[in-house]
Amino acid sequence: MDKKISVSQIKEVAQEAYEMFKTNTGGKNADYIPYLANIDKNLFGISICLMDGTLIQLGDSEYRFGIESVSKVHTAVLALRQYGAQKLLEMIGADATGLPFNSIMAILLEKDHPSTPLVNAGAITACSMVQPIGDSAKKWDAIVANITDLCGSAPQLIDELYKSESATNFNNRSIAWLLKNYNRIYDDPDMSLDLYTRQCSLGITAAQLSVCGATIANDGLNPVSKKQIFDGSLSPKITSLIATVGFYEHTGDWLYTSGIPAKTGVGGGVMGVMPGLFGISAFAPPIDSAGNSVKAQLAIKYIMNKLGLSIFNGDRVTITE
Ligand SMILES: NC(=O)CC[C@H](N)C(=O)O
Repeated sequence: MDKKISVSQIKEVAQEAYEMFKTNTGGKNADYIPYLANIDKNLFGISICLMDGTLIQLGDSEYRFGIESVSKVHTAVLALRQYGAQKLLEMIGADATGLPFNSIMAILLEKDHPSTPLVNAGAITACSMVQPIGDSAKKWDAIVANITDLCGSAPQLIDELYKSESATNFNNRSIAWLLKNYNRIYDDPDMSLDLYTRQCSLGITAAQLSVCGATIANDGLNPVSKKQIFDGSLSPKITSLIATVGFYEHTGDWLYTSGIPAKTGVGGGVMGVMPGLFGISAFAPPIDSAGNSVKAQLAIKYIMNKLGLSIFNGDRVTITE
């Protein structure tokens, strides 16, 4: 079906979602990373970036929060840029685990076949793949430059978060060395883990994540900077990774109810990709048991359903003035 949606309709629905959920008290800040436990739980922001670069922003959309697992998408894009789609499939894989993001069981079960760059194990492997191999400083520069490209502006390291996370990431240390045991890490395990921990500690805003989502939705062309960041053929690859495992063990429920591939982080951020139409991000610190922001989920779901949008309904949607 051909369908037209106006920019003012999108603004109106986003405003409704913001008002409706801003006082919601569901969920709890992540507390296994001490820094995150202390973030103001009332922060709430929404941002939508359209294909012409128009930004629709509400609430705390310029607040810098810990990007956490949303950064797994960015570094998967970097690995795709450096290795191509086929190599990424061979070296990591594109399968959902159906298990929590930090699952060791998933690695044991999948030891002889690949998983996905969007859970901790595959994300640490993706960091190990970043070129140039063996050079931590240059790898870090490549990770940050890629995030800057995708978001149209630079992220900033939250030093306190990096320290907090490095001091408590025992489970992830086990993951890095277990991967080494199965030859599924391609650089020094400790260095790869440190790069992963540091990228999770980058401060980012909902506005920046909506631009990144829009860049993926726009075949790699950043609609704000107007720079072509990656080859358009990689867009469906990255969106399929997000669709498959963006909400970990709750991914099916999420796609079924929201209709949009999206990736979450325990810092409270969610980044959604609506191919050809927009990138959307919402941020609120309290998360559910799978590590997904409660308010961000409610807001994005509301906006998608109220606008009647879904990647599955086959509509040809045009956004009008
Ligand atoms: N789901 C997440 O956001 C987890 C990221 C966090 N840095 C971790 O590895 O545990």
